[in-house]
This record gives sequence, C-alpha cells and structure tokens, in this order.
Amino acid sequence: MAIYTVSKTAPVNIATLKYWGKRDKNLNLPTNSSISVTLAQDDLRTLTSVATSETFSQDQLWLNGKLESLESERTQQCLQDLRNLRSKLEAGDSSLPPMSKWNLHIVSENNFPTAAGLASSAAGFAALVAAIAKLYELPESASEISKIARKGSGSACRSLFGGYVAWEMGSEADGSDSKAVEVASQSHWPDMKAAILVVSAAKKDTPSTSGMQHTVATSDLFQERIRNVVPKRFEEMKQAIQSRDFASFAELTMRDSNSFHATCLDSYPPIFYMNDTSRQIVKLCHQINAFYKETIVAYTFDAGPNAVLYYLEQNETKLMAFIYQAFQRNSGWDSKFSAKDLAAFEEHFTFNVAPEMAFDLDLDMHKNVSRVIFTQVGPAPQDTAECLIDTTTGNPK
Ligand SMILES: Nc1ncnc2c1ncn2[C@@H]1O[C@H](COP(=O)(O)OP(=O)(O)OP(=O)(O)O)[C@@H](O)[C@H]1O
Ligand SMILES: C[C@@](O)(CCOP(=O)(O)OP(=O)(O)O)CC(=O)O
Repeated sequence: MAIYTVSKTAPVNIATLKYWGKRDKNLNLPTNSSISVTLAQDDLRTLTSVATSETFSQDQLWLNGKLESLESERTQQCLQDLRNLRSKLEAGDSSLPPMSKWNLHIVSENNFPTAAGLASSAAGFAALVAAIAKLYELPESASEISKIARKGSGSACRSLFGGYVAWEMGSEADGSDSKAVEVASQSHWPDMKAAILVVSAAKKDTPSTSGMQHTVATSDLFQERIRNVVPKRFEEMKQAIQSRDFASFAELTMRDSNSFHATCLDSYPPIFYMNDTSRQIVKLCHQINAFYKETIVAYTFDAGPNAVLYYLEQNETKLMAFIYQAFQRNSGWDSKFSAKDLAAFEEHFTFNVAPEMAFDLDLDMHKNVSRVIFTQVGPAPQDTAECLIDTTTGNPK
C-alpha cells in the first residue's frame, strides 16, 4: 500500500512587539497585534516529516526521538482543520487519494532545546502545519495556513513567513481574521542579525500560556499596554521596518520588551522571566549605545531569561568588540566567526573602546550564560530532501 511522505523545515521567530494575552484561549486569539523577525534555519529550525497511508492504525508523533502524545486540544485542532481542507479538495476531485480519512505519522526534530524560551513551539507547530498542508496539496495561502498554526501556538502563525512579520489580531469571534502577514521580505532588510545569549536552556518556570492568562486576569498595567501602548507601537514598528530605520526599530523593540516584562511584574503574584544576568545584559546594551552615541543594538526577552540582541551587519565589529570581550569564554563563536574576525573584535576593543570606556565591563557575566548563537533574518518554511521517516515502513528512521 502506498505511503505518502513530505518533509519541511520551519524557522523560529523572535517578537519585537510581543504577543502577551489571549481574548480567546481555545482559538488562541490575542489581545494585541504583534511583530517578529523570522530567523535563519541554518542555526535554529524544526525539521518535520509527515507520512500518511491507508495502513496506519493511529495518528502518532515522535518528537526529538520520543513518542509524544497527540492528545492535546491544540494539536487536535490543527489536525482537524487540515483534514477539513483536504476533505473539501477530495470532494471536488475524486482522483485524489482520500488522505483526509487516513492516519498520520509525524516525526519532528528541533535542533535546539525544546521549551526553553527559544520559541520551539513556534517552529514546531509551523513545521507540522506546513508539512501536512504540503502533503495534502492544499492551495491555501500562507496567511490562511497561519490561522491553523495559530491554534497550535499563537506565535507559530508568524513562523509561516520569512523576513519581518505581523500577526494581525483581528476582531472576529471565530478568529477568521487573526492571521500572519508579511511586513517586509527578508531581502528588503537582509542585513539584520541576531545574537542569542542563552542564559538558561532549562525548561522555564511559568509556561507562556498560563503566564499570559495570569497577567490578563491580574495586571492593571496590562490594560494600559493593550489599549494605549501597543496599537500605536504596532504602526510605528511597521513604519521603522519599511523604512529600514534601525534606531527607531531598536528603541521600539527594547521599549516593548520592557513593557511586556513590566506587565509580568505587575501580575499578582508577579511572574519573573528575566533574571539578574538578563538585567545586566539590558544595562550593557544601553551602555554600548551610549558609548557609540548611536543605537546599534536592541535587546528583547521572551518568556525566559535568554537575551536576543538585534543589530545590523555593518555594526558587527563595533558591537562584538563588547560582546566578545564579555562572552568569549562561552561556546558558539568559532562556528560563526573566523580567527581574523575574532582578532578584529579584540583589536577594536583594545584600541577604540578601552581607552574611552567610562564603565567597567563585568567579566563574570559569562558564568551565567551557557552559549551564544549567532544568526540573522531568514526565510519562510522550506522544502527539504532530508526525511526522518523510513518511506518503506512509514516509521521513524
Ligand atoms: N517540533 C515540534 N513539533 C510539535 N510540537 C512541538 C515541537 N517542538 C515543540 N513543540 C511543542 O511546544 C512545546 C514547548 O512550547 P513552550 O511554549 O513551552 O516553549 P517554547 O516554545 O520553547 O517557549 P516560548 O514559546 O515561550 O518562547 C513542547 O512541549 C511541544 O508540545
Ligand atoms: C513571550 C512570547 O514569546 C509569547 C509567546 O507565546 P506562545 O506563542 O508560546 O503562547 P501560546 O499561544 O499559548 O502557545 C511573545 C511572542 O512570541 O510574541
């Protein structure tokens, strides 16, 4: 009996205007629109292979080599929506194999820690939905498909696009207008880079879903954020991206990270995602921008202590003069930079920074950082020849 197989990779996205709060928990409808940058898949990606056949006896998911439950309401909703679309297609074309009635085998691998605040659920659900949509040969646009990924994990809808992405919150009760759209392509602003300082790769304390429910229910500041702060910032950030205005983009990004974490602190009891090391990194970024009298770096933090720093390629040496000095003992440098690059960072620090520097760099900061990941803006989910499923048995390789 035929086994049909498809594989896809999907990216991580890191929000520059944060999604925090749901107006509908079941449909994952947000209380505000958000914006993110999609990151390159060479460094952080989910690879998902899906197979379907009349012979499979049940839906099954293997995540990072382990059989996982597919029971969660969110995954079930994604599978149901995809099957409904496939079923419509089959109704109009009797030559199509009736895949909507068959079970699925899903095998997925993240090349980075799962559930550690590195947006694994975003890449994970984007890859799952994109792979099944391809297997089913669905003609729907990426925005339409993003509505399905959104039900898996809100931020996953933004991982259906490359470059710079908005998730428009929409206003319909059924979520039909709550979808991801492209703000600008990767090629519009290709020199955006990101350095991720992994402060903790451990599973986080308060999962995003319960954290945001708690904030919605208890924070007064949250109301101010969604009513008066984010709507204006959403327009300003789109404008900054469209005009490639890094200084504005960076300030809006940092302010929004601070605003989101302020609502966490304003929740009762409070939620703490950032830790002392995160705060030291915030301070360092402001010191770097003040040193150069120009905004060359932006920090942002998700639901965990890890820092994501956005900067432009042309400012790499200026920024890395500081970052290499502080974090050179952490792993991650050699795979991205040549010995010549690293020497240039060191030299820039010694000759341009050190003589003028008005503050002390805390050389112990690296002790609380496990590794540094260097990456940049990247494309939408990709087709791949790599397959995690044995095409003769339909089981993981
Ligand atoms: N490749 C994948 N395929 C399917 N589901 C996945 C995949 N990777 C992660 N997930 C789901 O996402 C969950 C982790 O999501 P969670 O929101 O807790 O962490 P995170 O995405 O790393 O953090 P955050 O979204 O707050 O940045 C996993 O437990 C799993 O259910
Ligand atoms: C802080 C954030 O990263 C929160 C992401 O939350 P999730 O998308 O993980 O939440 P669920 O919809 O409940 O799955 C901000 C963001 O990515 O916009």
